[in-house]
This record gives sequence, C-alpha cells and structure tokens, in this order.
Amino acid sequence: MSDTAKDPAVGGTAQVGVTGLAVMGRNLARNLARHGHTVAVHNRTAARTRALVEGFGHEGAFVPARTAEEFVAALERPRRVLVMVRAGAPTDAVLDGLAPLLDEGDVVVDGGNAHFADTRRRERRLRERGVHFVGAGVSGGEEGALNGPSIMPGGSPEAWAALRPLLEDIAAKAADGAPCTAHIGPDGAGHFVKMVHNGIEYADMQLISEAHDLLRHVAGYEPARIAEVFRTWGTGRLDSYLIRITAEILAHADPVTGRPFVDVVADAAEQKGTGRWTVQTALDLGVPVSGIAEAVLARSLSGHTRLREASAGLPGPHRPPLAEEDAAYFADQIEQALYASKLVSYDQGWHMMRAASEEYGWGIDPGTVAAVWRGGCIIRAAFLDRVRAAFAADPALPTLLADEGFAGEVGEAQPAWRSAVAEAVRHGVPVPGLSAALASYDALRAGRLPAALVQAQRDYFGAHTYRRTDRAGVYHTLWGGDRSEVRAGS
Ligand SMILES: NC(=O)C1=CN([C@@H]2O[C@H](COP(=O)(O)OP(=O)(O)OC[C@H]3O[C@@H](n4cnc5c(N)ncnc54)[C@H](OP(=O)(O)O)[C@@H]3O)[C@@H](O)[C@H]2O)C=CC1
Ligand SMILES: O=C(CO)[C@H](O)[C@H](O)COP(=O)(O)O
Repeated sequence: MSDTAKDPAVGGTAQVGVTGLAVMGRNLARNLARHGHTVAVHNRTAARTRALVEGFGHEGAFVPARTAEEFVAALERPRRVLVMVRAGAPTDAVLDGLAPLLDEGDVVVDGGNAHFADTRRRERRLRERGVHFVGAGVSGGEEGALNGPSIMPGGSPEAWAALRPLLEDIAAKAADGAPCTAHIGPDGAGHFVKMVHNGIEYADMQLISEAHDLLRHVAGYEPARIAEVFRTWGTGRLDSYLIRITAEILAHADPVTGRPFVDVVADAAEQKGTGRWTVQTALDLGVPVSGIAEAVLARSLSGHTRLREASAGLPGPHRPPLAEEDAAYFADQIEQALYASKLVSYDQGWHMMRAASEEYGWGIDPGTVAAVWRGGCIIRAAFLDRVRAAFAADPALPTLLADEGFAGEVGEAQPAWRSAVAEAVRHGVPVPGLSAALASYDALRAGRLPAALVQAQRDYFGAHTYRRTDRAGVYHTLWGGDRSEVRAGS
C-alpha cells in the first residue's frame, strides 16, 4: 500500500479520499477516478481496498491506504473526504477515527443514508474543530454511483464551494445537461431531502405494485402482458426509472421454474428504515404524508406472516376478471389513477420539505430539489422537469395541485381514478396507496371537513375548546351543564 512521503504542510497528492469501499463507496471512487481525480481509498477491512485497486486500478489514479492516518496523509489540503459506510454507529466510529487527524478547513462528507438529526449533531461537533461536515444524500444504487448518481449535499457554503467541482463531475446529468447535484441547504438539509426522496420511492413503488395487482387480478392480464402495458406507459407522462425496471422485472422468467419471476418472489417487502423515518418525521412536523405512510404500512403488513395466514380464509368477493374490451378500458383508468396518485404522493413529499425548511431555517428551494431528482436517483422521472418548472415559476406554490397544468391533468384523471379504486374495492384487491391519494385529493379540495365534528367531540369529553366559523375567539360548551357556550380565549 501507499508509502508516499508527505509534507505535513502541503499534504498528499490525492484530490479526494473515499473511506468505506462496499457497493457505493467503491463505485463512487471509480466514478471520481474516471473523471481524472486522484482518489485516496480506504476501508476498515483492507481486502476491499486491495480488490478495488487490483480490479479497477487501470481506470484512474488511486492511492490505497491501510490506516486512517495513511489515508488522511494521502490527501491534498484542505482535505476532502467522502465517508461511505453503514449509517448509524459505524458512521460515528469512522468520524471518531478521522476527527483527530483533520485540520481546520477540511471537508468531510457523509454520503450514507444518515438520519438528518444525526447529521445535525455531527455537523455541530465537527464545526467546533473548524471542520466542515456535509451530510450528502446519494441516490442511484450501484449503477448510479458508478455512472452518475443524484447527490443532495447539505452543509456550509464554503464546503459546497470546495466540493462542487467534484460533485458536478460525477453526478448524473439531466436531459438539459445540468448536473443532478446542488447545494440543498445547511447541516441536515441534504440528508433530510434524501430521506424524503426515499419516502417518495416507497410510495411510488407501492403505487406501481398496486397497479400491477389490478392489472393482474381485475383485468386478468399475465405478467408478460403487464410488462407491455408498463412499457407503453413508460413512453408517456409516467416515463420513469421505476416504471422501466418494473416492465423488465415483469417480463423476466425465473430460470429455475420458468414461471414469471414476480410469482416466485416471496411477498414480504423489507425495509431498511428511511421510509419509516420519513413518516415518523412527518408526524412530528404535522404533515400528512399518507401516500408514504400507506407504503410503509403495506410493507409492514406484508411481513406479518402469521397474521396473514390466520386471516387468509376470510370472506371476500369472488368476481371473474373483466372481459377483454373492459379490461383494456380499465387499464387506461389505472394509468390515470397511477399518474394522479403519484402526483399527490410526490406533492406530500414537497409539503414535508417546505415544513422542515421553515422549522430548521434551511431555505430549501423546491425547484432545485426537483432539478436534482431529474437524473441518477431511483425516483427519476420525466415529470420532475415539469415540477421544477412549476416551482421555478412560483417557489411559494403551496401544492403542485395549484399549478394550472397539474391541476388540469388531475382534474381530468379523477373520474377514472375513482372508477379504478371502486373497481378494486368491488374485486377485493387492496389499493391503500391509490385510495389514500384519492382521499387526500378529496380532502384538500373539500370546502368543509369532518374535522368540525372531531373538534366538537374533543370539546364534549375533554373541554378541549373549539373555534367558530362565524366569529373570532376560542369557545367551550358546558356539555355536562346547561349547554350554554362560554368564551375560553381569543
Ligand atoms: N446500497 C445502496 O444502493 C445505497 C446505499 N446507500 C448508503 O450508502 C452507505 C454505504 O452503503 P453500501 O455501499 O451499500 O455499504 P453498507 O451499508 O453495506 O456498509 C458497508 C461498509 O461499511 C463499513 N463499515 C461497517 N461498519 C463499520 C465500522 N464500524 N467501522 C468502519 N467501517 C464500517 C464496511 O466496512 P468493512 O468492509 O470493513 O465491513 C463497508 O465498507 C450506507 O449508509 C447506505 O445506507 C445510499 C444509497 C444507495
Ligand atoms: O437509498 C436508496 C436509494 O436511494 C436505497 O435503495 C434505499 O435505502 C432502499 O431502501 P429500503 O431497503 O428501505 O427499501
């Protein structure tokens, strides 16, 4: 490994260092090297470092390091370090090891899926030492890390200035050539936006899977045919990475049994936690992210094997699949339901980012987030360019449904959306994502909500008070007495 002598005042020759060389770190290091940067590479277990240099050393300039000391010494100053290890305690362990070796002005990036609250804590700690800590969301999986991920860095403007040339080099490029990275905001803003990205990812995957279920059990289509339907949808307004990979998965036959691959995969969806974090955080912020919540709950329900087995015989409708011409019409309704539900679910994610930005003073620009998500990430989708344009035209837009174009599309889709959900209910096919999105749409457009009765109930049993529609002030009715009303506040 490296034995290059270092001048401590100048540092080493590597422009950037990557520590943590599993799937993501290894491929990001290669991406950086392929773009002409000299990359110091390090991993707790040295075998990964050796494998990277032996396997891909020809792709660019790597400086392998055995220890954290050797790694830090290999970097030119001010140093730029990318930490790409498992989130949680491992990240703290790596930062604890690096911190004493770093100097004022150095920049450390955590590219893992950290919780934004951890990022805020780590940023504060390293700032005390004069080190810039950047919590950067990275999305795109293995392929994205190598060929261009979407990168969402949060940190100081100085850190962004130091990282910008590197990140813009390695990030995916949108159709207009813009790099899919931008300064999201200070401290935890980048990891917050990545968390919401993953929450939306859960919602989108759930909606697509519900659409598949309806095409299968109500339209009566086989997976190969559904693959064709998805392929067609992928050429229109639903054009997205997740739709494309779904079409590929559905067209795939299991090499062992010859059956459709989707039919041999156990139907228990796992989760590492970012979707759950999104919902927990949304609850704390008081933002209704029903699409993401239903997706998290659907994964959870799918894993409750004993509960499902105990409930499997419960009665439900037994309807035959639709006739061929009705099925084709129904497939079109599903496309409309999927598009409208997707829009509502993404919109809920933006609502959450707006609330957090206000809470933490992050100044997140909603159009910038849409721009960064146009390429490289798992939820990349053609319609995000229109989301970017809508927010560019009005950064204070309270909901995408207030944008004339999106409102028109959802308005046109809503009769089909209702029919698709109603048909699902008639056939006993669960569509928590599609129906939650429709309920959210209906609640938002309703002039008056049943919340009035809830407030009255709260006042009845707990004297929790209520406001009136016809005059200012806070009131309580003496439910246990003569039912007269008293003013309880202003
Ligand atoms: N995989 C993916 O598609 C994506 C992953 N991410 C995030 O990127 C990060 C890296 O992901 P991935 O590449 O999949 O790797 P993993 O999450 O599987 O983490 C493995 C890496 O963490 C290191 N590590 C674990 N514990 C420690 C420790 N205590 N001290 C030092 N190093 C430790 C491992 O070192 P060793 O080899 O010695 O065990 C290895 O380099 C994670 O935070 C993940 O959530 C983000 C986007 C997509
Ligand atoms: O970060 C990612 C993509 O952007 C990961 O793919 C994501 O963490 C997967 O999450 P889960 O395992 O919970 O489905």
